[in-house]
Amino acid sequence: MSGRAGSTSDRAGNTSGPEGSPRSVTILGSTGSVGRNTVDLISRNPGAYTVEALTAGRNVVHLVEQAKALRPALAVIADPAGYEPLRDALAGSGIEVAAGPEAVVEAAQRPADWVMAAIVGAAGLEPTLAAARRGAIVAFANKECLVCAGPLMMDLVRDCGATLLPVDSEHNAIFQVFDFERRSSVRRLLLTASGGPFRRADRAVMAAATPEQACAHPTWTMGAKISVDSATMMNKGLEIIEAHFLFALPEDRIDVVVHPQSVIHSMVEYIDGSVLAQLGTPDMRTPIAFALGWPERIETPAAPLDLIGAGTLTFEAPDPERFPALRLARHALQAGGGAPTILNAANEVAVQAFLEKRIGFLDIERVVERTLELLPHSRLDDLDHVRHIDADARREATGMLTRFATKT
Ligand SMILES: NC(=O)C1=CN([C@@H]2O[C@H](COP(=O)(O)OP(=O)(O)OC[C@H]3O[C@@H](n4cnc5c(N)ncnc54)[C@H](OP(=O)(O)O)[C@@H]3O)[C@@H](O)[C@H]2O)C=CC1
Ligand SMILES: CC(=O)[C@@H](O)[C@H](O)COP(=O)(O)O
Ligand SMILES: [Mn+2]
Repeated sequence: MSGRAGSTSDRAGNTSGPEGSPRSVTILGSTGSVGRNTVDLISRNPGAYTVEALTAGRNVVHLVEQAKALRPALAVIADPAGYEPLRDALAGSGIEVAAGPEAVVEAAQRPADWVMAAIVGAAGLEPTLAAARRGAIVAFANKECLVCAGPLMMDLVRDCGATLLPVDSEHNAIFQVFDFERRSSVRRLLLTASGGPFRRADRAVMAAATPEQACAHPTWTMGAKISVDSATMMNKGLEIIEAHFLFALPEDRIDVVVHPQSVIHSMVEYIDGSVLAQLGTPDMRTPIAFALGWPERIETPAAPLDLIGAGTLTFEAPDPERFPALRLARHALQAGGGAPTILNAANEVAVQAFLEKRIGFLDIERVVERTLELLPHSRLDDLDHVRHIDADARREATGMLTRFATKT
């Protein structure tokens, strides 16, 4: 969104990049799945980009490898325990190093034209806001930020003149076909969902699912947290909330259609019955490249879409009985205020516990539902509210983990 909440009409923006002088970039979460794909694209376009900062959570080894290849001015590890190994590995390189969550925020504050927001979870909120606050172009993957602080973040983007380019594949698709000049002509959004690894599984199978099975996504290769979210379909719930804030449409005009081939990345239906879609092979380098080159297009190694090879594209309705996360997310969005913040925080706690085999797969939705029931859906007037609601929800969700674990 260029400078205005829910509007992308100002598509001129900052044009440094592939066609002009090098675009300076910072990657928040460079060691993750989206981060590595971003690094891959930058490495394929030498001369088009200079790297201001790379930040990672805990993976010092991979951060060092990326830093040696891309030569950023600064490399940051969020985990303070990573400071000494990072400093020692980059000694003599001329690359500044730092550690800790505040250093990640400081990295986002440095004057890069373009910032990839690819930290996972609400941990990415403060650095993403720091980039938006100085009016940067923010390539936006970290959907949990918008779920937990949507209205505040969109206001800040507008007030600070930042540009928010959706990288999440569905929202990137919508961004490419949404008529921001004639938004009253938009009837609804159609978010496509793969259905995840348990699309056809019954609840008994899901109850016994292991993290390995839940992370085996049928069409996309992604980090563990979003893979589990896809398996519960909470990912689509988070994406409904993300779309609501990005495109300023009410919840009842954002529909979900299961499309197992992940070829159509999402659609916009207009009042005249036209439905515009963006298609491509499921490769995150396409939406990342859209943002990296924006407003130009750049080449990627993504396999060209072979529709004849794909053969059949199919569509089905999501099953609300087997995937209650969709209902929970819609409910949180309708409730408004801090409810999406609670939903997100409880989900992060539960997914992490599931990945650590402390609760079962179906307990994820139970923890989220129970946390939403227990906590008041208070107002979300400022970032302090977000921090408090997020912390309360994490405490409440964490407190119930043992109880759920004993039930599985
Ligand atoms: N993967 C995908 O294809 C897609 C992802 N997204 C969204 O993009 C975001 C990133 O996803 P993905 O790349 O899969 O996630 P990953 O788990 O693969 O990567 C997460 C990144 O965040 C870093 N990180 C984790 N915790 C912290 C923290 N507390 N402070 C600072 N950095 C931290 C990790 O560092 P380290 O590894 O060093 O610990 C890593 O660099 C998510 O919000 C996801 O929903 C959206 C669409 C598609
Ligand atoms: C690549 C991407 O954007 C993911 O969010 C993906 O859409 C997840 O797949 P699901 O459709 O299974 O949630
Ligand atoms: Mn997505």
